Amino acid sequence: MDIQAYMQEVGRKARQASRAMAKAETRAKDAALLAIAAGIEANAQDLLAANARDMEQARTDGLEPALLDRLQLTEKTIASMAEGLRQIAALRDPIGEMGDFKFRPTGIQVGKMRVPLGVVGIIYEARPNVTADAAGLCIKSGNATILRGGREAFHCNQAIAQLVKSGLAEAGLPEAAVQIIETPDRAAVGELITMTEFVDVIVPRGGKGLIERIAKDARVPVIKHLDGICHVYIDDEADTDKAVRIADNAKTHRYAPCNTMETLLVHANAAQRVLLPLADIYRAKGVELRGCAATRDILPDAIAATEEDWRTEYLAPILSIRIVPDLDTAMDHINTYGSHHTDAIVTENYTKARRFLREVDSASVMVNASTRFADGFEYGLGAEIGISTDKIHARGPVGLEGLTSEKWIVLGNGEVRV
Ligand SMILES: NC(=O)C1=CN([C@@H]2O[C@H](COP(=O)(O)OP(=O)(O)OC[C@H]3O[C@@H](n4cnc5c(N)ncnc54)[C@H](OP(=O)(O)O)[C@@H]3O)[C@@H](O)[C@H]2O)C=CC1
Ligand SMILES: N[C@@H](CCC(=O)OP(=O)(O)O)C(=O)O
Repeated sequence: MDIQAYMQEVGRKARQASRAMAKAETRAKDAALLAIAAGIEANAQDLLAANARDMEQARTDGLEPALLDRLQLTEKTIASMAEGLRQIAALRDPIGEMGDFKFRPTGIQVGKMRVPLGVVGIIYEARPNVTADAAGLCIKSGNATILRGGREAFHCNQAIAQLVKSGLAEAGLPEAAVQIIETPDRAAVGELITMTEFVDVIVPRGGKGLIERIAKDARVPVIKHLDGICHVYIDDEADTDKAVRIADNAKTHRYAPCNTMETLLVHANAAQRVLLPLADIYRAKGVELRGCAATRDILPDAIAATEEDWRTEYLAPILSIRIVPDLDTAMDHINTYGSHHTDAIVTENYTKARRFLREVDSASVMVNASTRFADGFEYGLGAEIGISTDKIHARGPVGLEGLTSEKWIVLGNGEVRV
């Protein structure tokens, strides 16, 4: 395959489709979403078969259990993919909304209109439900999209792509509005991130290797959706039950997502009362603990944590723990070692909670809640493209609005500038 020629063709078709999508009526976009949802349900067995091929290869290649979990489709995940598309269809269509109109002294009226971004290229991990969610959000927000999922999900993604194409065609929308790159060759990623004439924005969801590649090669604007080195800080004024419940859930609810806690920070005065019950829970769930010297005084079976641990996103049943003397040290640790994704404080002290919200520089900052809530569905966005770790255009879970921008609208009646 001539990858450059192939990607140019993909880009050209996407640009053309984006024009049709930008003016598509809400009812056509919703009809496509509902048709894709129905297609996914009707073809569940084919999707499971395609996924079984991917899973078999991934096991042979020795993929980590948490990543196999992310790759696996089940009847339940297929049902929730379809449900997600129906929920996106039920969301208000933001495209074409106008507002903020103000009359100027010159007589003109100035306001804003919400419009799609155009062509969105999305590079993401081997997680087949992202293919359906990303396609759904791009369709509803009037964008065309080029999707490049992780190589391990290749067969399953191609099967979903066929269903997306059929749904778009059934609703009279261009099939090229959603294209899934038909080769796992990373040269295609290189083309995607440099095709400035065809692609308006790139959303990379991934870890260190992807970050380096994007930083080095991308010429298309990027909204980074990168790693999550997320923290929970348990304050000396934390309620013990809340602290244990939150620190358990933030680590063990699922190990692979980017919003899972990787480092637990505990105020020295709370360490005994929270670490002992938490360590029992973590041990029972097979979580390896790595701690600072003070942590190991309380939990002698914890492995000694190194500087490297504070910077590591394990995506696995491993947790680093540091005991800190005060809130300032906790916030300094988070701002130094974190990835500006999601961080939480557990405290009953209102002033400390407010300081944490103001001073921690992350996309989501939480008080007395699990970091696992950082998710588009949980935030009421219906679904998400991912969780932006960038500061501009969109920050945190990105839903429909994050895939749009606003243009200025000027209404006049023959006014001219003097
Ligand atoms: N913020 C967010 O919304 C999310 C962040 N993540 C983060 O993603 C990471 C884990 O996912 P994982 O699957 O390991 O991520 P990877 O970074 O390994 O892979 C993600 C995607 O990037 C591609 N990729 C990776 N490196 C390169 C490269 N050098 N050149 C071209 N393409 C590349 C992969 O392709 P290939 O298949 O060829 O490897 C895959 O499609 C974690 O850090 C997690 O926190 C995950 C989900 C959401
Ligand atoms: N949306 C996710 C978080 C982001 C995500 O997709 O992460 P990952 O499991 O690494 O692909 C969730 O918590 O459900």
